[in-house]
Amino acid sequence: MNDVLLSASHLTKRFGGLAAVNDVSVDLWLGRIHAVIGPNGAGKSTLTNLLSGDLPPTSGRIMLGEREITGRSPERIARAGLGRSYQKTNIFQPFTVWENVRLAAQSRAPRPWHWLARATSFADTNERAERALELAGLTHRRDVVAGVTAHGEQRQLEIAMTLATSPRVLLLDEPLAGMGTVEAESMVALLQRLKAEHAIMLVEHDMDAVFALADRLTVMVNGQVISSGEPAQVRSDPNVQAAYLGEETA
Ligand SMILES: Nc1ncnc2c1ncn2[C@@H]1O[C@H](COP(=O)(O)OP(=O)(O)OP(=O)(O)O)[C@@H](O)[C@H]1O
Repeated sequence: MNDVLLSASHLTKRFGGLAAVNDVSVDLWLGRIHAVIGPNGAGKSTLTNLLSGDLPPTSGRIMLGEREITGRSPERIARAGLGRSYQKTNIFQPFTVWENVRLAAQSRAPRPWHWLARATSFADTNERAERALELAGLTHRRDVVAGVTAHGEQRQLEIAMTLATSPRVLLLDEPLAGMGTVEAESMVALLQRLKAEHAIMLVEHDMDAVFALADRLTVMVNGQVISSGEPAQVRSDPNVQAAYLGEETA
């Protein structure tokens, strides 16, 4: 069995004269976290947007399992098994934690707003929502209004909402942004739990978390990959030290 769940080859995205992503290839494996790091403007979010279908690539090819998804809409790509979280929290503040996850699960159910939808599909939706809530460690917070939960819990909720669509590939854009030490530790533990059943791409600025979590590491600068491989190997790459990580990691 091939455990590469997503394979992107030679992706380029140009905005006018700027190549925000320039000939980047990446494979995401079941059971592995692939971290993508780089300074501001390196092209990490653009790469994420290409994989999720939020932006069409200028050139290159993206396979999700056996299916080519290059240029497909984000909705079709999501239905094919790719979930993403955004830098900005996307939750419905006045709704409870459970209602948020249930709505996200419903977006994946067949004909979600049909009055006569079969009871089994409702049961299935509830089951997916329950499982997502549990995986994200939020079952005990299910009846709390989302808007009053702590920042870290809102980021967990966003991941629960992504999980509710039953993705196999997860693209996580700075899930630790704005977190304190305790919240960050709990998010790191959550991502460790999730990787057994998913292929994960993690874009993150928190280097402690990146080195705690990453099985593979890609460093981007100015749209290009300057190093990619085992984290220890990438960390000691002189190009990376010169361009990005600096003396502190030597
Ligand atoms: N829609 C767009 N139109 C024009 N230029 C864009 C667009 N989106 C991104 N860019 C440019 O592409 C380059 C890469 O941006 P991107 O947001 O992907 O970087 P990043 O590595 O995610 O940065 P950060 O860590 O700050 O989020 C930047 O120079 C940015 O200004």
